[in-house]
Amino acid sequence: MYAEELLSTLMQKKVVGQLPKLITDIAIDSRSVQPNSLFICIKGFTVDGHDYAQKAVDAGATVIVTERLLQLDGEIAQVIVKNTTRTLGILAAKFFDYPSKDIMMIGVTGTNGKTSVSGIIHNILIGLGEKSALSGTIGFNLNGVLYESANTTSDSLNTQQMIFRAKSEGCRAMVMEVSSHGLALGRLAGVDYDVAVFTNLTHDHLDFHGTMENYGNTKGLLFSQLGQDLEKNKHVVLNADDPWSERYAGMTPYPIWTYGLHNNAIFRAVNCNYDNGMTQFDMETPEGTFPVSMHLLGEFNIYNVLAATAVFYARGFPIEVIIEQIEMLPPVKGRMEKVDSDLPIQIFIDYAHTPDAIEKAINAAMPYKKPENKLIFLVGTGGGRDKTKRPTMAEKASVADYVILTTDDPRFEEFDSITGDLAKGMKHKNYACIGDRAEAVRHAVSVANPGDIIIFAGKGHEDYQIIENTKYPHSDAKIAIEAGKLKFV
Ligand SMILES: CC(=O)N[C@H]1[C@@H](OP(=O)(O)OP(=O)(O)OC[C@H]2O[C@@H](n3ccc(=O)[nH]c3=O)[C@H](O)[C@@H]2O)O[C@H](CO)[C@@H](O)[C@@H]1O[C@H](C)C(=O)N[C@@H](C)C(=O)N[C@H](CCC(=O)O)C(=O)O
Ligand SMILES: Nc1ncnc2c1ncn2[C@@H]1O[C@H](COP(=O)(O)OP(=O)(O)OP(=O)(O)O)[C@@H](O)[C@H]1O
Repeated sequence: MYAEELLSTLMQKKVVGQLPKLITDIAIDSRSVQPNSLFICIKGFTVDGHDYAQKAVDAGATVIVTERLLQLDGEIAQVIVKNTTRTLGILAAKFFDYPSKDIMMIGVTGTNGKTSVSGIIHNILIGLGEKSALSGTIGFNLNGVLYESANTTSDSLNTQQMIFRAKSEGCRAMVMEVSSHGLALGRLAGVDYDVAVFTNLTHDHLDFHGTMENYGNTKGLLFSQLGQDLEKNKHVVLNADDPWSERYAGMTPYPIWTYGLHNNAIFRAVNCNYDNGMTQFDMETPEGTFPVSMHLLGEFNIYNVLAATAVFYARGFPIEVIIEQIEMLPPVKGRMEKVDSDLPIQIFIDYAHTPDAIEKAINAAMPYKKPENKLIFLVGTGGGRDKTKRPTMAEKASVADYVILTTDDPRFEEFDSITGDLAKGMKHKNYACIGDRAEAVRHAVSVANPGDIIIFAGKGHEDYQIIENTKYPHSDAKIAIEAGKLKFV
């Protein structure tokens, strides 16, 4: 792209030096700079990208976007702007030619359920024979190939690049998990969503947002960012059972599609029944009431499929076709996913790491527990993140007969500090604190008797554990099965 054309999108800037004619790439990491690219210096939480500008020049960058004039070796153009992070969003969208305008963009936000709902929508699209891309906690799924990503919602450069790739590969739609960090840090600048979905808002991330009020308002940005162009066929899907939905409904002029179990909603589930590894309910819709029988477990998954139903209905798909797809859905990876084994116990892998998700995960397993059997719940939390949620997480976990308090990704925090904070919320004494997660998993199996249920919460689909800043291979399922084989032979 012509450098002049790309930079013409910046209304407020000072150019020092001679701009090159062409720019072939944009980079924010000096380690991935290609020749003839534009490097944007981002002030991070850990380091300042301005300190890497010379490395970027050495690697072939020909334009540096910066917040101050830098002393650099070589003839290099510098574009001085007030805020490089905001500028990145503008330049990335322009560089990739605003790709989100050309495909159906579905954004899913909320404390819990983003991965589940977006995965369900993506799978239904695939089931309907459509090409769809998916980005979120599990990575970037493009036509069945999974690319790793560091974040649930990636920085604006990566985001625009993913949408561009989805468009180039012929996807009709892209489903994105939209995190509150992503919204607060402007990672979604220039993304033109067609459908915005809200799952729920409960305690999490208060280390970053400070208060629930700030956290909730940040999520609201997704709905207000849909814009005001009423000629566009945009839709908003809201959880009628969550009080924040009323607030979000007021932030957008577009049609609102509600779903839920309790309050009045356009899509409502009644007569819910959990039996034999299946979830059954009647779905009330604008077209009448339809029975649904699906493999996804638990009430929380009823919410998740109702949200997906509202998305497809809003976009004109017949209800019968949507329900047919829901009935064929496989479990979402690592979300109350039953582990296949010959062991005489039932093992579930789950990603709950908030108080609300823990309550929902336990509720999902309860219908399968016989009175004479135990529910064993292993729960951990990450180090160096929101500590205020820890006691409430353990309080919710106390519903289980036996609880093991451990760590998810301890990072630089001591094991005992994490399990000690959790233990403050325990409501009974049937628990153990075991910071080493592998040992904690083996302990869970050691206390199980035939017929018991174990839920391993907090790591879900992840196959690693981050201790200090190193990723070690770790799989709750594998460790549990090995321990189970030894115990139950
Ligand atoms: C706190 C936070 O949000 N950090 C994000 C941030 O990292 P950072 O600010 O530390 O980056 P940095 O290392 O200081 O680097 C600053 C700049 O220098 C550049 N650099 C750095 C080193 C070098 O050699 N050369 C160089 O050019 C970097 O590329 C970057 O442009 O920018 C990175 C790149 O975009 C993100 O991957 C990283 O997310 C980290 C991994 C993270 O854990 N974030 C969490 C808090 C987060 O965002 N979570 C949400 C919610 C998830 C949920 O709901 O569960 C998410 O969306 O993921
Ligand atoms: N609609 C829901 N309401 C409450 N809890 C849910 C819901 N859907 C899933 N959960 C619970 O939350 C856990 C995380 O689900 P999921 O990964 O879909 O959420 P998420 O919003 O993507 O979370 P994260 O941002 O941390 O990745 C699940 O393992 C399950 O225990």
